[in-house]
Amino acid sequence: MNARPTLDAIRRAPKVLLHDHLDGGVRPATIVDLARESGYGDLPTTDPDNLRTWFSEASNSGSLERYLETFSHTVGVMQSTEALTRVAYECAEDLAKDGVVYAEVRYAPELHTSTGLSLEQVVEAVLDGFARGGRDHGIRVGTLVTAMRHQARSMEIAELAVRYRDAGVVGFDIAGAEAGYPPTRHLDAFEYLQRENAHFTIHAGEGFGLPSIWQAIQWCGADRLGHGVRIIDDIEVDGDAPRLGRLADYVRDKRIPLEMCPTSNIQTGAAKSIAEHPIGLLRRLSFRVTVNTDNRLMSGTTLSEEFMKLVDAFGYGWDDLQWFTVNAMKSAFAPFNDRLELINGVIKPGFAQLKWSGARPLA
Ligand SMILES: O=c1[nH]cnc2c1ncn2[C@@H]1O[C@H](CO)[C@@H](O)[C@H]1O
Ligand SMILES: [Zn+2]
Repeated sequence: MNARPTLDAIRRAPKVLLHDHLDGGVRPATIVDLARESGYGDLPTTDPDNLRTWFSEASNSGSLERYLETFSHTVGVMQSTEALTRVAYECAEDLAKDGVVYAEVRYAPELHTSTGLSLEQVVEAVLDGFARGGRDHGIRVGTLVTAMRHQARSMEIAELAVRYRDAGVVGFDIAGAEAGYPPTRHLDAFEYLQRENAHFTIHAGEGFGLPSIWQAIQWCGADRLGHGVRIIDDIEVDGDAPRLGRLADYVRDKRIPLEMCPTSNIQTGAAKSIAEHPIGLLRRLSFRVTVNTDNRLMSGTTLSEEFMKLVDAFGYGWDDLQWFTVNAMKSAFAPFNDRLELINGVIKPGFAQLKWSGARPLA
């Protein structure tokens, strides 16, 4: 029987995560340790449990701008090579323990230079942590380097992505407050990456609507959309047959991956609830939807828990969860052969085993 997925079984499924921020997933106990070691004195509390609660409550503001304010504490303690390597190592360990087999984790190198590290030192420290954590815990982790959209360092960060492309940096991204900072502000960086045959995703359609998505795709050439939830504004739901506008049609026709992050979207006000999250409609319409965590600390979540919430809200079964996972693996920035190998060698067999583990033996 194709049994209903439980949280425990979902944890054992071989999962793929494309949208997860390194500075949004630090363990509370590690933040406390690093703050003590570095003399960072601004933490709201030094009790790890209280700190965990503080992050998830402070992130429930309904505004992306306010949500982003909480990052000052994680970024504040990630200012040495040792701290960056430790956080990356633990990230690989935590994701592996949640059953993630392939992840792309992003962070903004420019935010980690306040005590004098160079961008290169930051990138190398993070790569070191992921290489070791990946090896020890059996997970493949690629990194995306992010440029902050309100700053003006995207060209430098794009160059960094290209320089380290063979060492574990698999792509580029822009993040930060979306309203007032359109993707075209960084057009030179995106054009440079295209000339270099490099991959990039853009946070778009989260804190701002269709114009941001349109620019990300049609001006900047994004391979994927970070969130992209507001594509729903270009879909008219009236009766049984939803009508897609030209942009929504384009996104679906071109199979442009949507990196959806349900819990985060509720915290920032991009969606009202899990049950009303556009992911339900977009999945029914067969957009290239993927499921992600965004910030495990701020959202108090894991990839397994995001899947569980969708199972509860939409009644998804193993076939749906496998579909999201294969979508994610197809959309990864890893080389084609690696993607195929993971889909056919790891994901499909892993889901097949779980799918049929509740089966009654034939009499
Ligand atoms: O959902 C999001 N939307 C936009 N920006 C974000 C989101 N989550 C995190 N960051 C921003 O990305 C930086 C690098 O990881 C974080 O420091 C945060 O400012
Ligand atoms: Zn994000």
